[in-house]
Parts: sequence; structure tokens; C-alpha cells
Amino acid sequence: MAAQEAAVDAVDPVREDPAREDSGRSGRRNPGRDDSVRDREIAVEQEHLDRVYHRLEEKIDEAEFLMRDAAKLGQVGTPGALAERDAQVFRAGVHLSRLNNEFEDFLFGRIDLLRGKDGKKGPDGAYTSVEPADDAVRPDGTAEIAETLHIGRIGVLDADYAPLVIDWRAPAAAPFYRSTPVEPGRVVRRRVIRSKGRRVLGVEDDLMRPELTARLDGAVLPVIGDGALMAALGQARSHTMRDIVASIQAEQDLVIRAPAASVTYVEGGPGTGKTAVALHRAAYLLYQDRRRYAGGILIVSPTPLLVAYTEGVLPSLGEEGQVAIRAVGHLVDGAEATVYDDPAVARIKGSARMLKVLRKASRGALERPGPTVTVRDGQLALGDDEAPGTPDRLRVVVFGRRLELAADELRRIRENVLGGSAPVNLLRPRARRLLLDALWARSGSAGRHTDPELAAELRSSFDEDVIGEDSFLTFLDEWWPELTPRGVLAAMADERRLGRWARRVLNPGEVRRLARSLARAGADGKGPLSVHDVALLDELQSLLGAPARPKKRRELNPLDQLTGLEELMPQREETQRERAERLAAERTEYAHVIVDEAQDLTPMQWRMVGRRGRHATWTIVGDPAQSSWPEPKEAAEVRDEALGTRPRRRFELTVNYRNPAEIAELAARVLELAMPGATSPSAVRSTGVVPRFAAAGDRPLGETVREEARRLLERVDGTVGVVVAMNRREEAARWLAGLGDRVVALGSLEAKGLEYDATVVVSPAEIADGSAVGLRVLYVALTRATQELTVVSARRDQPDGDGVPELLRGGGGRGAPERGKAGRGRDDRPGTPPDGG
Ligand SMILES: Nc1ncnc2c1ncn2[C@@H]1O[C@H](COP(=O)(O)OP(=O)(O)OP(=O)(O)O)[C@@H](O)[C@H]1O
Repeated sequence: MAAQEAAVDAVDPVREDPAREDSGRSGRRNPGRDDSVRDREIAVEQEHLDRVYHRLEEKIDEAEFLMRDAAKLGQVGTPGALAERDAQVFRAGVHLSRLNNEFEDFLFGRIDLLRGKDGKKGPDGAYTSVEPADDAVRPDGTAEIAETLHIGRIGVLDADYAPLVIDWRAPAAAPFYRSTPVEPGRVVRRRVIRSKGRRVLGVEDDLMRPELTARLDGAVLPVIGDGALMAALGQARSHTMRDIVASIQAEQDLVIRAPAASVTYVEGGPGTGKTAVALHRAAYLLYQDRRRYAGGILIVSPTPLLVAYTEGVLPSLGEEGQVAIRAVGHLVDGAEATVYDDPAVARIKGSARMLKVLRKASRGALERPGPTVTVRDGQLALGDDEAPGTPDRLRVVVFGRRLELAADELRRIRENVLGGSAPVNLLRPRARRLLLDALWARSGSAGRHTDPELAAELRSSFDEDVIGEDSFLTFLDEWWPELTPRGVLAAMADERRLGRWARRVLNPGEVRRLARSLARAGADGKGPLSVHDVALLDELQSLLGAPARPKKRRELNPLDQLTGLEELMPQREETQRERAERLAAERTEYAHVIVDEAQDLTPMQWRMVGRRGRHATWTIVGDPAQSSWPEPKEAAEVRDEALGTRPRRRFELTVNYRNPAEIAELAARVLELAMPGATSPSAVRSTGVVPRFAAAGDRPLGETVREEARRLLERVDGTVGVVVAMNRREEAARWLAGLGDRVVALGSLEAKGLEYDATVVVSPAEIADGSAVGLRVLYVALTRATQELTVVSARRDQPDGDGVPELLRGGGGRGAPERGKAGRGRDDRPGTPPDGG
């Protein structure tokens, strides 16, 4: 609230221009009459909101009536009436639930427009023309407001089908977001309305045509406040993201409403609204073509923390069911990543080289080494792993004869079956087929009948005999076991076997590191997984194929096994509807895929995400300067493979809405080290509060951090984030114990995408860890605060006399902020961009 008032009082070039004061044009500001004008304007909007509520109540009554009516129809009981009732109940239910959902705070905007070029109206009752009519402005600079539109979360028409509220996603609402003083179109004034329930609390105006004197119903259009954007940006942050529907900026709106026929790339620095834009785009696409996106929209987020942070935005925009927001480590059902790999291991697991290793492993894992035999207390003893190795001999008795296939022949058959690229589990029927062929040949029965019918009969009873033998089925299960992704990953934890599968792909050091890391997942495949393990599991799933049908069914109908083909076909008894339901429940493919923080996806993760959008359109948002993946070129190649030949469209976001200029300036020094020559987005506001530096010196680091976090808690109303190097996460949580839930400790990689009112960044040198990737991670850490930033240095940071760590001292000519002097700074008024523009 304080920020809101501050914003109202802030200097605004339009409102303070003395020439305008005198001219009597729209937008002038006269402090003496401000309050009464504001109150009057609030009353005007209140009147409109009352009308809207009245209409909504009528609609709710209508919906309830429909529900009751539908129930009555149901009592008639004819099939036609029942179908009609179902349709009515459905329609009324959807209607009611939407109305109830959106009832709170859904009217948020208004635009006052000049007359359009043509006189045509769209389906929402608004004039469609973007440009004003040639004579809309008189030669003396005066004009009449010809149309006023209110914008809200859903559209509401009055009883005469005139628009009371336009849905924010409707074409008629676009000027609310697109119009700027440079390209105003028909918009003269844009107003953001702040309301709670049924009460209008405030209005904030932006004037798009300050040169005009525009009149509405004979009176000059008044302008209130300093614009909604500054008011929104100054608000305290909570642990969840808010929607920005009332203050979407023109360059963001272009992305949100970009047609979805292809791949839409969005790049922009920290705080430019990429995540917000991605979420609003999902809501927009659903509005625009609900049927097409019934196939679902997937939003891939880097961490579960960011998923939790953003989860409320879509429901607040009235969209939920169709959109799945999932962390990249939670994309595979039943496999949730809970641990982080160290960077050297992550680099191996994420690399496209793993594909070759996994291909070999998925085939090689069919072969199990025998139990290890060791000498214990002078006796030969089996190792801990007592599972039998792969059998090297098949013995069966058929037609009263003993038949045997020896190791060489079995190997030859296995190689033959594995010759193609089909998924290993789906090759089992073929392996069985070739075993039967080999046994048949060994039996010498092939030449016994010249009559083809008799020969075929003999062959089929031979096969039946073999398949009826328990020893054959047991052999098959051991010789060609059904492989699971976790089983293969566990097999890869054996360094010797992994070394074989990774020959000429990974060096011995990499093999050792990878095997050790995979051993953590456990031989039983139940240990914790990392984000990168999950992408490996997904790749293995596609290399192995879905497991074959359950045994029970096969036993019922053993002859089914003979061709092997039926295992690839859908089960016959499944109806189309059942199939549709099953697919929806197991949905692994989506109609649109949005990737947030795309710069972090490894090649293996791009493959995993790509599989979920093979027929999708895409929105990909990211910032190369924040990438924690060291091989961007390799990732880009795999990404392009995953996206195929779809046309690409690129957008750039250039304004930092999160960080005040003081923080952005400090972060820019690290950007210069991490990516020399890269440009930072320009910060939209300045707070006058420079970053603070505190060196721990001889005191324990935790003590200083706790002290600084406590200090920030007193200075801001919302949240405080304490960002530490990944290996200090638990320690940092202990440092902050008892300070309450407004403060959280998080590892540098977990900070991705999040924001806090204030942050403490602990030991930049530890976070950067001497690598280019580390510097980019530090850049992320430094750009999380909306109000205040404190940097705490350890000895390793080599702080100077002012406590400024070496990494943040930047090039020559910088004015390093002073130790302990937070709050001191340039004469920056809230709401005023640093360059005054
Ligand atoms: N048009 C806007 N109106 C109000 N707030 C906005 C607007 N655009 C962005 N913001 C706010 O700016 C902050 C940063 O937005 P967001 O997290 O989407 O940026 P980002 O580009 O994803 O940042 P990063 O790359 O650092 O994760 C959020 O608090 C968001 O609500």
C-alpha cells in the first residue's frame, strides 16, 4: 500500500510538464483537486463494477436454473432427454464454476478509445479497427472518446449483448496491452482498476496520447496516479508468483499473443518477465483455440521450487486442467529427482555422448555376469550378488529327445536378434522365434514330411511342446529378461561393464565418476535419483520399449506367442473409448510445450522433452547468460533435432522489471566477466538503495549471514532469500533457524527463476567456483531481489576494505557501494527510471 501511494506521488514526465498544466489537456495534474478527482473516478468505476456484479448474479441464477431444469429433464427418462440433460448439466456446470472462480477481482482494466477507421464491431461487441479514423482528432488537438472498454479475466455481456467486460485474451483487449505513447492506436487513456471483491480500491492511469485534449461525455478525461506497472513492481513479494494480467507490457504482449503455428523463441535477461509471459501465453492459447489445446499444454520448469512458485498463476487466470507444469526432474512418472549431481558428473550425464552409452547398455544389460566368487576364510564363497548369471546353455526335451543349444549358438542368435534398432523388450518374441528355429533345426525333424501341410503341423506341435516346457520358459526369462530403465541404470553402476559400454565414448575417469554416481541409485533401483538420471531413464525407456504383456495372458493363449507380432499390436478387447481414457491418463505427449529457463536443458533433457512434443507447437524461453550448462552448442544441436523443421520465430524482451537499477548494475559486472560484451536488460525502476557488502572476516560465516538476513527482514515486508553454494544448503538452513518463514535458504541452482524482496548472496567466489558456468550461476543469484541485496564475503572472496569481493569490483570507474551504508545512494525517487526516461 505504501508503494502504491509512493507511486502516485512520483514524478511523471507527462503529468509534470508545465506546458501541459497550462494547456488544459488531458493528463494534467493539479495537486489541489487530486483527491476529489481520484474519489470521483473510483466512484465511476465502482458504478461499473456494480453493474457487472448485477449481471453476474443474473448469469449465476441462469446457470442454477439450467442445472435444476436439467435435473427435471432427467426424470423423463427417454434417451434423448437424458442426453439433453447431460449436455445441459455440463454447460451449466462449466458456466457456474467459471463464474464462481472468477468472481473475485476479475475486472482490472479499462481503455478509452477514439473512433475507429471503419465502423465495424467484432463478436465481443467492440469496434475492431486498431487505427483511429482520419478525422477522430480535430485540427485544434481536441477529440471525443468514442468507446470505453473494460477488461477482465472473463468476458461478460449485458442483457442486450453489449460488452460489460472484455476477456483479456480477446482481440478487443489487445490495445490495452499493446498501446504505447509511441504507437497509441486508438487508445487515449489506459486505466488499471484495483478492486477487492465488490469494492474498487484504486485506479492507475497511463496516458497514451498526452498531446490531445480528449473529452468523454463533455468533460476532459482525467488521469490518475502513475501507472499500474510501477505500483505492481513495488509490491512486497510472497512465496508465490502473481499474474501480471493488469500490467502486461507491449513487448510482452507480442509474445503472449504470437500465433502458435511454429516454434516461438523468447530471449531476455533476468527479470524481463519470461516466466510470467510463458504462463500468460498458455492461458492465451487455451482461450484462443481450446479444442486444439485439449491435447494439453506442458510447461517444463527447471526446479520443483519454481513449479511451486508459479503454480497459482494459471488458476488466477481461470485456467488449470489443461496445463501441466512439471519440473524437468519430474517428467517421468514414478521417478522423481531428489538430489543434485556435482557439476563434473552432471556434465557427463547430460551430454549427447550418453546416447551411445545407453544404446549399448540397453542391449548389454540382457547379459548378466555370474555371481562373484571370492575366497572367504579359506573357502570359496559367492559374492553378495547371488543372482545367477545369464545361462550359457539351453536344454529341453522335445518329442522324447534331449536337445541342446550351446553358448556359441546362443550368442549368434542373440546377435542376430539385436541386429536391428528395435526396442530391446519388443525383440523378445523374435528371440523366442529364433530359439525355436534353432531347436527345430537341431531336432532333425525338418525333412521328415514332404507334404507341406503335414510339415507345418509337425512344426507347430514341436513348438507347442517346447513352449510347454517349464525349463524353456525359465531359460527365456533369464536369457532375455524383461529390462526396466532402472535395472539398466543399476547395471551401469558396475564400473567394468560400464567401461565396456562406454568404450571410445567416455574416458576411464569419466566412467569411474559416472559408475560411482549411479551406484547411489542402488542395485535395487530404489535409491535417490538426480535430475540428470531422470533424462537417462526416459531415454532408456524408449530404447527398451514398453514391457511385453503380463505373463498371465500369454499363458492363457500360448499360441499367440508364435508370431510375436501381436505383442506390438493394441490389445483387441480395448474399446476406443477405453483407449482414449487410458491415453489421457498416461499422457506423455502434448499439443503445446513451453520450456522455461531453456538455456539450462542438457542435450539428454532436450531429447526427453522433445519426446513429449513430437507433434506440438512450442514456446521456448531462456537467457543464455544464466545458463548452468557448459556446452550450449551441443545442447542447441540436440534441441534443433528435437524441434525438427518447424519454422522458428524469435522475440526479445529487453526490460528488467524485477531488479532496481542499483542491483542490476552490480549484476552487470558479473555478466561482463561471464559473457563479455553481452548486454544487460535495462532496469525499469530505481529505489535509491545500493547493494550492501558485509565481510565475515574472522567471525563464523553463518553468524554474519544470520545477522544480515535478520536486518533485511526488518527492512522489507515480504520474503528474504539467502543464496549459498550448493554444498552449503543444509548448513545455511541451520544458520537461519528460528527466523520465521519469510526467510529461506537455497542453493545457487535452486534460485533459478525465483525472486524475493531482499536477498543475501553468500560468498560469490564459492558460488562461481572459478568456472564460466559458475559465473553465470552467480549472475542468477545476484538478480533475484526486487528491493535489496546484501553480499556476504568469506575470506576466499578477497573482499577489499569496503567488503566488496573481488569478483564484484568490476572494471575501472565503478563506484563501489559502501559497506554498511545501505539506503544511501543517488537521488532516486521510487518509480523513476535511473536514466530519467
Ligand atoms: N508487465 C509486468 N507487470 C508487472 N510485473 C511484471 C511485468 N513483467 C514482469 N513482471 C514481474 O517481474 C518479475 C520478473 O518476472 P519473471 O520472473 O517472469 O522474469 P524472468 O524473465 O523469467 O526472470 P529470470 O530469467 O530471472 O527467471 C516478476 O515479479 C514479474 O511478476
